[in-house]
Amino acid sequence: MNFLSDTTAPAHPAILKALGQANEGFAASYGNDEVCERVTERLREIFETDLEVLFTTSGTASNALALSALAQADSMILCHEEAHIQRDERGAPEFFTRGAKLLPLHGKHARLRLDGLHKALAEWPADFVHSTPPSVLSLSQLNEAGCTYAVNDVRALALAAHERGLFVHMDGARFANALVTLDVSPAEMSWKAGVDALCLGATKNGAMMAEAVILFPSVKDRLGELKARQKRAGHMLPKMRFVAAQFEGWLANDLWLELARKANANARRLSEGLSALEGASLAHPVEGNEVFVHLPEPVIARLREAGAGFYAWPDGSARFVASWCTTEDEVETLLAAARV
Ligand SMILES: Cc1ncc(COP(=O)(O)O)c(C=O)c1O
Ligand SMILES: C[C@@H](O)[C@H](N)C(=O)O
Repeated sequence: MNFLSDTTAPAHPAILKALGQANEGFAASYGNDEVCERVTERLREIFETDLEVLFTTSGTASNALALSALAQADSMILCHEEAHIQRDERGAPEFFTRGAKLLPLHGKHARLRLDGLHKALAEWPADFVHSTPPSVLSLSQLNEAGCTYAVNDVRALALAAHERGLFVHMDGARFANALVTLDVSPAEMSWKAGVDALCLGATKNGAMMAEAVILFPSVKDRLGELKARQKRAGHMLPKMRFVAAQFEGWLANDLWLELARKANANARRLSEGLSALEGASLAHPVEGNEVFVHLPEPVIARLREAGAGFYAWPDGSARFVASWCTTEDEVETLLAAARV
């Protein structure tokens, strides 16, 4: 009963098969191979725009690299106080941007609020020498509370950011989980809503270690700088074809969407069962593959005793994450242990 994190799940067999297929003979290195080229074209089709993409092997590297190409060293990145870039990347964004500040903002269910963004933009002017000018707005979709932003909310936040000359970065470590919940197109949930750079994560949804930094046309001119930073950070992998191959297998036949739907469905099942327990209450709506729920101590103790894997979260809730390979039986077994 492993609900610790989708980061602990194995890779999907189709991803491993795609890796094997990419392992034929010699290929150009550092991202100049045919697999990278094919996946770039496939992503252009999926996102319906002439994007550029670099491949990396962790979400933290993707976020930090993307932000380093968008934010000046003496600028500020606005994000939610629970954002992964704020809480879980040990200063990688600050390091890769050579010192940009992160300004954490409050908002229920880890969602940035438009009024909070306007307030922060008013408090941090661009033309006061003692102040640190904001340069990027970063939001996570799916966010760190397992919640989505409606497309119109992304659009409103991005408009406010663009009106002040900020770029918009989206941490899409669980982009597919949000996409299938909102039932919109990848383009509608990203660049058409005003996102300039997207970190698209496959690792938590079936891949072995595959992440993509996508630059949409509005920031394609940053590609050279991004590549330079990728190299300097040691993330320009010689055999990049094996990262791209994971995306090729992940995107084939909409596997990425199928796996996200399956994980989300099991998270819903789990949330319905857990929230029905006496004394239990959901900390956040379940809009992806993560469940944050306040449980009575005896239930926690029973689950631990039964060997269930889940995190105690800073807000006092318990976080359960369903992955692509979570089964209905595992959900039912956990619920049975919680109920006895
Ligand atoms: C919202 C979010 N963004 C980024 C990351 C970073 O991913 P990684 O652990 O691959 O660095 C995670 C990790 O799970 C995450 O939950
Ligand atoms: C660090 C932890 O938050 C990880 N990103 C996860 O979602 O499991």
